[in-house]
Amino acid sequence: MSKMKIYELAKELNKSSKELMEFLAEKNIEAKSHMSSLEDETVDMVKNALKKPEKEETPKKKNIVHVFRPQNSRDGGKVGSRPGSRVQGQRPGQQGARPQGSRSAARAGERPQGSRPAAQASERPQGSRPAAQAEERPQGNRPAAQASERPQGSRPAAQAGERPQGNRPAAQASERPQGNRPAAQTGERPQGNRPRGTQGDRSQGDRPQGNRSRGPQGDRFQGSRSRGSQGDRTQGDRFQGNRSRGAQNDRNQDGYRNDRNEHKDRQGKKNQSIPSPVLEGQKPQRNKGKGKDDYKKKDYRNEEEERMPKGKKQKAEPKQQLQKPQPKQQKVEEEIKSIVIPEVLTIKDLADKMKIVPSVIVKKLFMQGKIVTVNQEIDYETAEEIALEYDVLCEKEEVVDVIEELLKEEEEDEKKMKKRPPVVCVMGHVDHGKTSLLDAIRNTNVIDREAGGITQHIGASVVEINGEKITFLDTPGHEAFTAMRMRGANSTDIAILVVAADDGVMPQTVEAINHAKAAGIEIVVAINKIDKPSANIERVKQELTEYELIPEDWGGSTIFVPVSAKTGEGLKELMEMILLTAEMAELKANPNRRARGLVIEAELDKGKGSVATVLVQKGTLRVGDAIAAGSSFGKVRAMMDDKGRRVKEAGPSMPVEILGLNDVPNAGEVFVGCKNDKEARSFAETFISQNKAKLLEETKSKLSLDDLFNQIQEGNLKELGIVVKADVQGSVEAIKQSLLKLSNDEVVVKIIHGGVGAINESDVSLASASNAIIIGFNVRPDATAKETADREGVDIRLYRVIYNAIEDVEAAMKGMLDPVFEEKVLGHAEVRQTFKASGVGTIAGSYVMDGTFERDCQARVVRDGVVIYDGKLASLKRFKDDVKEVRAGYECGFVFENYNDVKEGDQVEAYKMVEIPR
Ligand SMILES: Nc1nc2c(ncn2[C@@H]2O[C@H](COP(=O)(O)OP(=O)(O)OP(=O)(O)O)[C@@H](O)[C@H]2O)c(=O)[nH]1
Repeated sequence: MSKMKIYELAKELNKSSKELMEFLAEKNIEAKSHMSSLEDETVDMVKNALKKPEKEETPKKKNIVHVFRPQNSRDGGKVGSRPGSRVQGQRPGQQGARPQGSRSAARAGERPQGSRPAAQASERPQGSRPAAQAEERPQGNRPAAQASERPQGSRPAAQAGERPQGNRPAAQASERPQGNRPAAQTGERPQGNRPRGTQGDRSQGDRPQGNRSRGPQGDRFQGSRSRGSQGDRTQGDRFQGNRSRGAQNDRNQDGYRNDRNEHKDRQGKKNQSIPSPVLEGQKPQRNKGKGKDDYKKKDYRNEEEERMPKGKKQKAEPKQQLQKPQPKQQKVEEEIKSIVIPEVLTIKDLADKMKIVPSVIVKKLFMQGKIVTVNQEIDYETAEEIALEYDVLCEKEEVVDVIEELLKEEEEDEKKMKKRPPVVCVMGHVDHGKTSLLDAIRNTNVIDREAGGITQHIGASVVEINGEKITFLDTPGHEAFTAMRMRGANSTDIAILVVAADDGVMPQTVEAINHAKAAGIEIVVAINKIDKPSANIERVKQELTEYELIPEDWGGSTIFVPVSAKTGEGLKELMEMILLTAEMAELKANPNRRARGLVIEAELDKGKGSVATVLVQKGTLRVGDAIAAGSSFGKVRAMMDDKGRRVKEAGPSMPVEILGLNDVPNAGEVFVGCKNDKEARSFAETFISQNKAKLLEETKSKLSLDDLFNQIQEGNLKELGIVVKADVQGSVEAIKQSLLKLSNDEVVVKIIHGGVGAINESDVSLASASNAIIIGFNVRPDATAKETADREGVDIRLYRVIYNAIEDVEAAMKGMLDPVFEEKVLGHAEVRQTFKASGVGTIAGSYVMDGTFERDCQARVVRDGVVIYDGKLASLKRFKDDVKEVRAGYECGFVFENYNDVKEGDQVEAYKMVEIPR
């Protein structure tokens, strides 16, 4: 007689495999999974044990309450001390759904057990429980695989929080926001004050920056650079605290002083070198911050004494006198500004924020050898550097993803959750039989006797086995993961990894594994084509171990099912395994709420309009519901299931085709049920406007007179669009005519619009849409126009003299007409000997190796591959005579203009700039 498997016995006893495994685990009987076989004696024992208490079921439940309460008081410390483990230890499949992150550790520990449902309580880690109690458990849901990973009772409490949860992928486990626990709880400095709330990686790295300047900017600079991820708290902790305060207290001297003081303390000796007046004044404030009242009082006393300089404290007087110039210090403080800037901005934007003229920055950068225009975009770091030079601190603008905010959801009440079918996708290497397998599953299991039961393609299908449903997505696995995860939502619960038994693990198999792992979903391996003579199941198993997919019979926890899509062998077992995996994962959703899910497919049908297949993930979608999906919205006019039958409602995990959306949504978009049409419309509108803004941001090509020439050079501009606004019609005409005359062969000046009156928003929109500039003569833009122009990057030029306007445009356009020069290399020479001549400098006796050296040409001296001089050749001699040129193969003497450091062995390259004919 073949040995009985756990799930078979569970079935017989009308229990779930999970329960049975729990039971076995408590009895110290090793059972790796529901697939494990049991000895006959064990089977008998289990049958005896589990049949008997059936009658006692009611008292048993009561027992739990009685047992757990005393346990709480007895082991309360244990349970309470590791709330993390308790919360996590149970229900591997649900962690993501439960509001653990928001629950504080302390609260979790304190929560009276009595308030929890008995069922939940029973799922507690077994490690600390005596076996006798375990029997009283109504639901031993823990998978055997997990149980075996962890010897009972041996797990140290401290590790509890870190325990990986069975098969749960790290991705999900890491969702638990441990790292995000507020610093306040852990006794860290108050980081909450920090504008962006994140910091970290800059520990030592920031230090020099702070030290670089002893003035306020130095510290403040750090404050402004508070970015990076939280967590890396080394020395950074203190610094971060400082920095946060530094940044926070642009308007607050106290913080600044504290900052300085702490900084100073750390620097030790440097204390003395820092001017004492400022520091003296700061001390009390730091102490104040630390709550050391005695210090505080002392310092206040000092302050009073300072005002009335008499008595014994005279010794301190010199210092205190130095303290006096406090108002001056405040003045410095006031000068320091703080601005909030985005990741990328133009010089002009930066200048505007800093309230300085853009040309000042341009000039400054020019002096540093950087040629920029006011409309040139710079990144945050560069902007910060520039701003710092003007004593302006920068904060990075926090970008709020409005759509993400819109889609955010509150955690749901566990009690309202009900079991839902698993959503499964099939993935694997090409030709390993994904399609065949799906078809075979559908054909064998979709025994639809109802009318209209023709399976139609809606991108997903529902299969029923043993009275339980499984939803299959047709989308190839990895696409389902990537596209459907666009908005951070996972579409699938389980992936069937199809591997052909005759082919083994192939590149796409590995890809599929990685996708599934990244998405954090369970993998069930289907070894397909076992009907083939060349099939080698063991080899597939062996190969997959490399990817941490270890079969249960080899001591792992991955389910492997040998199947044949051709003969149908093993398909039923595969289905059962999927159901078992789903059972373990305890997939639940609240059906009694507004629907929410994902768009699987969508298309425009000539007759029906927008047709979208959606997968309901939460709630129930009903005909007549208002919904929004991305940029489309509408009312559900009709719904069809995967068999083409009209349905009135669709619950969690059900795929349906819906009609009624006003537009075709993108696959992978989240759909949400809305209160009414208005809400749905506003959702879609927000979506559209956000996307538009994003698109605009990405594609915006700003045109201004400053970069007109560049644009023309890059071939981006063939037409210069101008909107002219003036105070009187006469001026409009005059400007128009003059500007039109500026057209040349390369660029045509086109007056898009001309009118009288202030520059308004519509002028700006027009200019923005047609990439034009606006010229205003004796008029100004109104507030909205200015705002829009700033936002859209439209260049508005205001003039009081017509001639200036024309001159500016002409100058900008003339830029492109300037001759273009190119460097032309004339020849190379090697320095063989050097001579010093008084009044002349160093003469480099050289040998021309190739080309020709000309008098007055440019020359660069290269030593060890590095250009050490680039300038003019002051004199070219052969023997003692000045010559016009020296050709290759001749010796000559060079004198470089203002450069005498030439050495033997240096290479000299002669070149000149030649005009390229246009
Ligand atoms: N002998 C045998 N052949 C099979 C089995 N399953 C699939 N095949 C054959 O393998 C080939 C590929 O099957 P498909 O279902 O198209 O494979 P696929 O993975 O969906 O392929 P792509 O869609 O191209 O990625 C077909 O010729 C099938 O008839 C099986 O169990 N046994």
